[in-house]
Amino acid sequence: MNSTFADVYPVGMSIFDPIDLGIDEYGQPVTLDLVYRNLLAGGEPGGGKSGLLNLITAHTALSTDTRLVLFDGKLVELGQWEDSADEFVGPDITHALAVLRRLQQVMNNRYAWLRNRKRRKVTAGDGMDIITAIIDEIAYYSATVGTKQEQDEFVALLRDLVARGRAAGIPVVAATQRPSFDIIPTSLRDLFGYRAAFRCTTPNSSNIVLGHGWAEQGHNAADIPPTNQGEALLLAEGGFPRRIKVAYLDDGQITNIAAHAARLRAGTTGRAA
Ligand SMILES: Nc1ncnc2c1ncn2[C@@H]1O[C@H](COP(=O)(O)OP(=O)(O)OP(=O)(O)O)[C@@H](O)[C@H]1O
Repeated sequence: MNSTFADVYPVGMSIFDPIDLGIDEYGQPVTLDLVYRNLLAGGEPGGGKSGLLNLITAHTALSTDTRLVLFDGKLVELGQWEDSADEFVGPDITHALAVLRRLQQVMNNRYAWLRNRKRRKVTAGDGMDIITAIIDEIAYYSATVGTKQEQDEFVALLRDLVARGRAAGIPVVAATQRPSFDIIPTSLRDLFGYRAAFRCTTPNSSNIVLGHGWAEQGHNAADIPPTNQGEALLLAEGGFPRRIKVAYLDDGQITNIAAHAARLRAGTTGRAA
């Protein structure tokens, strides 16, 4: 008898479990520990960023100790997870700003809670849900829709969340198909503990994602063949970039996992923070 996804994951997973991403160039499994690190994914259109985001979202949606906040300007990249999300933001900068302001407030409340207990970070035993914010695509909100003032506020709120969210249990996963200094200034990029460079058009844009100088040391996402979608260079804080191939969930698989995740979460979304 074929086992279904629900047979394999009957009670859900934890966001504190390592997230399976795929394999490295030696065939070794690659995992991600997201809770205390943020992840930035950059690269040219079609390189596989949304594939990575969907994989992380799948793990997150199946983790009943996490609440999901999704930003998807195109609606179709993360749209299948809407039923698992506490908030799903589409192409609406007013909504995006309202949700980011709310996340900032939750983050401030959590810092006050930690400070009262002379603690530095939220842990698994606190009974506080991790809130995972996933953004596809940064540039849509920071440079395409809305007024300049709204875009600036989006960038300021995002930067604050990325800078302070981790310890408060609010990790951020964000992608952009525009790896340029105006979209990912160094000061923002450096706040991301994980950086994944999918195929880039130039060594310079690869460096904008990974950090200055990596391309010159041979870690250059511009040498990823355009035909190998899902290949990326993954840098984890303090390490060397690893060449990886991200596992891919097709639409049918996402539909099944999302339906199961929504069932697992039934009655758990929409709670007050
Ligand atoms: N890990 C992967 N393995 C195999 N094929 C993949 C993988 N990731 C993506 N692809 C293929 O590449 C296509 C484009 O991928 P994806 O939408 O993730 O790119 P993207 O970088 O998010 O593009 P955009 O910036 O336009 O949103 C997918 O439709 C799929 O066919």
